[in-house]
Amino acid sequence: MRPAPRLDLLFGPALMRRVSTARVLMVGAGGIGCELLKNLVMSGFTRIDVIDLDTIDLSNLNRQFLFQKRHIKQSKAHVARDSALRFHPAAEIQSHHANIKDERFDVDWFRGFDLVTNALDNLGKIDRLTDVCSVDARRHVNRMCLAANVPLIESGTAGYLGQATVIQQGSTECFECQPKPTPKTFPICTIRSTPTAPIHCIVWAKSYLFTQLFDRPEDDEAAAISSEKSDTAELESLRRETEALARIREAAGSASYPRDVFTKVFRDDIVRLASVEEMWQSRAAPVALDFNTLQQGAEVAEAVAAATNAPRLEQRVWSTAECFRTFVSRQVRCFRIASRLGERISTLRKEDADASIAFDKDDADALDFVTAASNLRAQIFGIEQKSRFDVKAMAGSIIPAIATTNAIIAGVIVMQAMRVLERRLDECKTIYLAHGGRRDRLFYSEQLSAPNPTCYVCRNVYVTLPADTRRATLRDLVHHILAPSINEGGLGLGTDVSLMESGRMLYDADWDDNLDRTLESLGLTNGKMLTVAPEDDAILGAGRAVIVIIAQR
Ligand SMILES: Nc1ncnc2c1ncn2[C@@H]1O[C@H](COP(=O)(O)OP(=O)(O)OP(=O)(O)O)[C@@H](O)[C@H]1O
Ligand SMILES: [Zn+2]
Repeated sequence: MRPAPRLDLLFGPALMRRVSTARVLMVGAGGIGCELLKNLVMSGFTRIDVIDLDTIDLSNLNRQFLFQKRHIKQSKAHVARDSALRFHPAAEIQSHHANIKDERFDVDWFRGFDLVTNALDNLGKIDRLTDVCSVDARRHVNRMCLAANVPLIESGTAGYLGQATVIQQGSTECFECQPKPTPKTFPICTIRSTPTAPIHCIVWAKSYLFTQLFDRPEDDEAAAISSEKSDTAELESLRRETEALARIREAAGSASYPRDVFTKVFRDDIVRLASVEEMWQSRAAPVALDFNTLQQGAEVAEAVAAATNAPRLEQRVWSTAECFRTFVSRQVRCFRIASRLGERISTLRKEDADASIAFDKDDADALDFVTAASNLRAQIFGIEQKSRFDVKAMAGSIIPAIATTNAIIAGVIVMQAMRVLERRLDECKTIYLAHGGRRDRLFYSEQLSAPNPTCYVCRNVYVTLPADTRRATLRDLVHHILAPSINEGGLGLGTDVSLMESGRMLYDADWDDNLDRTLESLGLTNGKMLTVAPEDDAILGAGRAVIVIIAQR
């Protein structure tokens, strides 16, 4: 396969020449990325950089068609490049198996592109802001493109929904012009004491129990509890229960560990909770589970399962016996044992006392644990139980990715790219793909909005500062670059400014302790962005700042 030969008839020879010389960066080689890379090379783009930090997983293969089974565990970026080259061997595709936030991809590097395309996929994750990684990457690319003054095509999909839009510094809204919805959270009391829905049990199993036992609980739990306003007596009990669980955490790997955890969270804590009578006046009190009774039931169920060769079904709700076996058993036939996590963490801790296991929906042990624990809890509170498949979707905040949506959006991105390269920004729109409802059209579009004048990201002025960070001091920056007037070669901001980097204060007019330190010793190395805000609003306009981007020389 080669690029369609007569694209010039469609787009005209001038645009096709531009397309063949333009340098394009594609961030992300997942669902949208695979489609987009194929579209780019088939549309005549030849100079493409692809970046992705991840490796290929079995679960990617249904839609990320540049990858095959033999590529599992290999770099997405490298394999995407190799596969795309088969469509267009003459293309110059550079692949980077790396995080786009790495220092080496600095503003100068971004400036080398005519166009950047984000293919970071799942918009559902953005809406809920649960996927910190993808939102973080989007914010970062947004800021780099603003700073480098390179047009960015931002896109995303969620199930049947998709969208693509263009961001151009000074002309359009940026990714951060509109506030993003805050993540959905539940009150601690709902999760810890009075769950009423399956999601409450799943959040308890994943964010409380799993985190307390295997991940890094830090002080978040304690801080969250102390910030909660209501029912202080109950919150005090919850705090003590968390402390008791922390002691069991240390016994991971011991023979009694699964039983200890079980007895603590499914019996003792529940008995305590049920005894708080005023809590259960208008709803049924929880019923604690008994280890010995369940163990006998589980043994019978195991024998029946062995005799009938019962298959493991993802979409069937597990019986209580199956949940129990999954949670505690050391020898089990059908299910992987969740107490394996106890053994895994104790092995890791022998190497590193602070080792942890973060919840990952694709880690079978972790998902088994959360499925079993959430369903046992659901039983205690008389709540509907869920299959492993459903738990995976709910715990991973997954909206199923649909290959067709990704393919359509990847097509839209290329059309947007053509307009951007022709400098027809006024003809670019935000394109939405929507399915169902009362509309009889698949696509609808909106004019690009002007930048939000109060946006704390794009209202700022970006300046790159080449500096030998080992020698240059903060004083050099303030007195020789920021303070002098523009006629004198400075930025005309005066010395009455405040300097911040990633939320830490480095200097203001009343605090100059850092002035004689080198930029390097202050962590101001290549690619770091310093926010400089004049105290006098008249200098730049209220709330505006200069963002100084350090370029190591
Ligand atoms: N900071 C980043 N730097 C580089 N690549 C990134 C960064 N953040 C996300 N990505 C990549 O963007 C791609 C997004 O695609 P997608 O959402 O289809 O991911 P996935 O992990 O393949 O799918 P899923 O999350 O549904 O399992 C992923 O391949 C991911 O590795
Ligand atoms: Zn903005």
